[in-house]
Amino acid sequence: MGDVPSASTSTLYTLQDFELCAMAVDLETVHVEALPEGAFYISDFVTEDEEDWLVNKVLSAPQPRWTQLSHRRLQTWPSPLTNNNTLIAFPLPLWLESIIIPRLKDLGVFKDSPHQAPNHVLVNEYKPGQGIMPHEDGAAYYPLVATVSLGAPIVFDIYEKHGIEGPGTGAAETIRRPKPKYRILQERRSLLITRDKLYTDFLHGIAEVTRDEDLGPDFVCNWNLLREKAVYRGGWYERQTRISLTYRDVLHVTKMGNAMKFLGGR
Ligand SMILES: O=C(O)CCC(=O)C(=O)O
Ligand SMILES: [Fe+2]
Repeated sequence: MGDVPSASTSTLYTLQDFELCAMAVDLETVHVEALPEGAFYISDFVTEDEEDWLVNKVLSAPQPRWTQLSHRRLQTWPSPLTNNNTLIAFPLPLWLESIIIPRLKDLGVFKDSPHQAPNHVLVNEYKPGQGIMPHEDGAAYYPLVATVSLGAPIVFDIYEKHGIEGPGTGAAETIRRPKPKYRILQERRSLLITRDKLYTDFLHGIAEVTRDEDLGPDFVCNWNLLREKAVYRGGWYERQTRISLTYRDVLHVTKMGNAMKFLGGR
């Protein structure tokens, strides 16, 4: 399990134990300048105690909440989208809402999105050697993702769309491991915001490796914004279990009653 605390051993804080501080950061000061528009990186978005509490909440979700995929597992809150990319209106659970959403509001992250706040969260867990193939998040969402990383650092790769060869069209190596155009190092407790062109014109993914390599100022776009550079002195980092909370605003939302009418064909 790396150093992600398990649900049973983690200190049991309640939400009241946290002094929830505001997030007084000017986004311009955390802009990742080496990337196309727009990425922002805050290395210290949640405290160690909050991280511990959030990880504990993720790991204590009932087993049916998890979808086991071949290279990671996933929770979808409040629920998966319908076949026509609609969200059935339902509040996010308090543990996903309470610490993070007020801070995103302080930063003004979702101020221009249709609901002025995220309404959907995917929770991904990656064990060493796991990842996610290059993909785009698509048109169901306002083009902005706010990702909170927990448990361990991981490298997030960004690809040019035309740089990805389809099966049978390129060299075998390109298909197996296309080369990222940019790399972002996401530390534990950090927030990464990706939006605009970076959302619409690029793909993103996480390599299925047991160690992230080439970690240094020449290869990591957000190097100057990292909290802790010394741990990458050797230029690599052994993967440990990493959890991401990815906040988005789903464009189409319907009330449960409307969705039932639709399903009933009336
Ligand atoms: O875990 C991450 O940081 C990325 C996850 C992702 O790309 C997704 O859920 O669409
Ligand atoms: Fe994604």
